[in-house]
Amino acid sequence: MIINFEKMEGLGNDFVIIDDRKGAISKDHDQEKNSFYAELAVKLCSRNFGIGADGIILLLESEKEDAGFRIFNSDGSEAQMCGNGMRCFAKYLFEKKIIDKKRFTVETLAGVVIPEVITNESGIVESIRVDMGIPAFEPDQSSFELSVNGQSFHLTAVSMGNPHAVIFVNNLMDTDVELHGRAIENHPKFPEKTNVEFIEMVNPSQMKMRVWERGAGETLACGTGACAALVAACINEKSERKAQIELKGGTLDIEWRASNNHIYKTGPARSVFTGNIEV
Ligand SMILES: N[C@@H](CCC[C@H](N)C(=O)O)C(=O)O
Repeated sequence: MIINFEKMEGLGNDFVIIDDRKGAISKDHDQEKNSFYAELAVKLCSRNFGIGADGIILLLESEKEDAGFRIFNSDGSEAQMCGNGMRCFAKYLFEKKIIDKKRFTVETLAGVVIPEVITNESGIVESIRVDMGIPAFEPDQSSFELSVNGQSFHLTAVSMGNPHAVIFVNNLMDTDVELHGRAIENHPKFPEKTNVEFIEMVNPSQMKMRVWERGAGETLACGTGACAALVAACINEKSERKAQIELKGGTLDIEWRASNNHIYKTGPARSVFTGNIEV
């Protein structure tokens, strides 16, 4: 079977986008659609034997919203949401004229997310702002100590639909993201596993972040992770409700609005190439 795809990236967090609204790729797999998508993710995301990506994103029909979105990590696990992937997805829908408005609704496993493409005078998409909804955490119980690799970490657990464990460190470059990220991702405390964000505060409106993603390892950026980081920084009284988060792949602007409790994330997205692949 030949699959048409678009390879996109948001701050170096990269995805293979596939339009499966009409079941073009999954129609022969109705009984085991989830495992079909999971295996496809593993194949396509391989940087040696496939296209190479942190995940695949499927455009699907939605009964209630303007579009349906599913994301599978490079190891084949399905995530509820993906912040950088959502900006890529929004740009894809807008530029391909699949949706003819700048602000629209997307159905995800984490609920409805509302992206808005921001264009210049020539109509070129410059950035995408996403209303990521309301973060979830348990007041007074979301921060706790966890011991891994003989070291104790103070974590703040925040859900952006998908799980995040945020850790504040003094020096990001000295942090062994792979060693500790992997151990925390797979710790029994997190039965669904977790994404792990390591944060170095620069000032109350600026922080640096490295991320170990559930199902993908260290990536250059994580949009839901950046939102979780701002929430954790606010809960721990380290930050204002608006901050710039500097990741390995670039910078995101995150705002946690007091008026409606929603998180807004703004950043770029780029198409890298289009192609087709036989699987
Ligand atoms: N990179 C993403 C998050 C992708 C899903 C994550 N690995 C999970 O399993 O929850 C982002 O930009 O949010």
